[in-house]
Amino acid sequence: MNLKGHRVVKAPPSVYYIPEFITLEEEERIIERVNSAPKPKWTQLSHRRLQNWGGIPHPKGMIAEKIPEWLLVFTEKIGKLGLFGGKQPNHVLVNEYMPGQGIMPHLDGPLFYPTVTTISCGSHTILNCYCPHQSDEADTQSVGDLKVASLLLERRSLVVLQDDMYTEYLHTIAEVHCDTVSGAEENLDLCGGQYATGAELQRTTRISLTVRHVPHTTKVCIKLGR
Ligand SMILES: O=C(O)CCC(=O)C(=O)O
Ligand SMILES: [Fe+2]
Repeated sequence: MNLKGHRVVKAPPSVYYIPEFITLEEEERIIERVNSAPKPKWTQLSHRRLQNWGGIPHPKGMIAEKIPEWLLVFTEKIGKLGLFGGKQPNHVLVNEYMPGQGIMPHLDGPLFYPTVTTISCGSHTILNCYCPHQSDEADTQSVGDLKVASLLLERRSLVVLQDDMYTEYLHTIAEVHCDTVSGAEENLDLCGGQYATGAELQRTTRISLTVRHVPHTTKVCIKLGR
C-alpha cells in the first residue's frame, strides 16, 4: 500500500484519498469495539461524542497511553505510509456522528505533527475545506467560492490532509442528514463508487478514526512524599 496514484490533484496541497483502505470485516469490528467501550471512555459534546486513545494531547506534553491492539492494527497500517516525518502515529480520536451531526470549521492545531489521517466507518460524509478569515464570518458556508475543496469520504476510506490543507485551511462537516453530490468534489475520480451528479446520499451513523502523531509526550512522574 502506498500513496502513489491517490493524490487529490484538484485540491490544494496536499490531500490523498484511498477508497477501501479497510475491509468490510475490519469496519464492522471497529464499530463493534467503539460501541462496546466503557461509558466513561466517551466524551459527550453538544453535537457528537468522542473517544481519545493514546492519551490526551496537551501543550505540556501528552501523557502517552498504550493504544489497544484493535486500533494498533490501523495505526500501524497508516504508519507504513510514512506520513509523520519518520515517526509512528501515537494518537487516535474516535468521533461518532449521527445523521444531522457534524463538526464546526477548525484547524487541528499545533499539538499534532501537521498531518491528519482519517478512516471513515459506517457512513460516508462530506468534508468541506475553507479559507480561514472568510470562515470566521457568519454564514460562510453558503458562500461557494470561499470553499477550497469538498471531499466525499466513503465508508472504509482513508483521507490524508497535510501541508496547507493542515495548516491553512479549516475543515468542517455540515450538520445535515443527506449530502447531494455536486459533481465538483475534488476526489470524485478517486472514489470507489460511482456517483451521478445530483445523487442524494443519506447519512447513517458514522464513526471516524482520526489518526495523528503527537510529537510532545511525557512520562508520568510520581513523587513520593518523604
Ligand atoms: O470526523 C472527521 O472526519 C473529522 C474529524 C476532525 O476533523 C477532528 O476530529 O479534528
Ligand atoms: Fe479536524
